[in-house]
Amino acid sequence: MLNFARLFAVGTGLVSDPGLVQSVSRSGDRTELLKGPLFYVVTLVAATVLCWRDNPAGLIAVAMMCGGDGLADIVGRRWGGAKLPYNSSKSWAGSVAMLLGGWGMSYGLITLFCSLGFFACYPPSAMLGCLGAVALAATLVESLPINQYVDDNVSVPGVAALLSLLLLPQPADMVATAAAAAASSAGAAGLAVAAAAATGAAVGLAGA
Ligand SMILES: C/C(=C\COP(=O)(O)O)CCC[C@H](C)CCC[C@H](C)CCCC(C)C
Ligand SMILES: Nc1ccn([C@@H]2O[C@H](COP(=O)(O)OP(=O)(O)O)[C@@H](O)[C@H]2O)c(=O)n1
Repeated sequence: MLNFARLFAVGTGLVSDPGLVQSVSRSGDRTELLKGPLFYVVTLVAATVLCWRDNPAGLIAVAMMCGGDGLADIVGRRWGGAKLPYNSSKSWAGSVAMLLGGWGMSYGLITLFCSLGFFACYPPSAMLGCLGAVALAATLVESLPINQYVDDNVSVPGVAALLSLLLLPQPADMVATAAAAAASSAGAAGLAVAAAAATGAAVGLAGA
């Protein structure tokens, strides 16, 4: 909440903090703090307040935004020569990084929180498949040229959280057999879809 207040105060000009503007914005324009960075912090606060460590949807949303979108930016800027056919400002490399980074970070966070006993543990293979499907959906949303309408620090975690609530059995009504069955079927489908996407991305990279 403090970061929200800080970004809002500096972004609106209520407070002057050239160092913060320089460190957080790309353009050096203070109003940029009211876009991506502010939405980034709002998402972190929302995930914490709404999900805390009880519902994996919050963790997955944060993982897709920080581990996925964040890695896409780094990798895409450096190795993003092969652009996406439907969005020339995004690249295959950035999207593959987003898929793998979001998938890996969400799996790691869920495994950690499960081992700490914060919520029930899902069958690993089923969870990997479900998270793969969520990461793929988040990657597709991130790749779309819609940033002028909705910031990807809202669209990416929003889609990830929504899909997580649909695919992952909720801790409150976790019934082992039903959950395992639901998760494994979704997991298998998710793995297949994610593998197809990774193959497509590799073909795209090879073709470039
Ligand atoms: C620069 C930031 C976002 C850029 O957005 P985009 O337009 O490039 O997509 C983030 C701004 C960060 C903020 C000033 C401070 C946030 C600190 C945070 C509470 C620390 C925990 C983060 C962790 C990864 C959960
Ligand atoms: N899928 C992606 C995402 C980002 N990128 C690169 O990263 C830069 C920043 O991406 P972005 O505009 O989505 O930045 P954020 O607001 O998500 O941080 C883009 O201009 C691309 O150079 C990419 O190549 N492929």
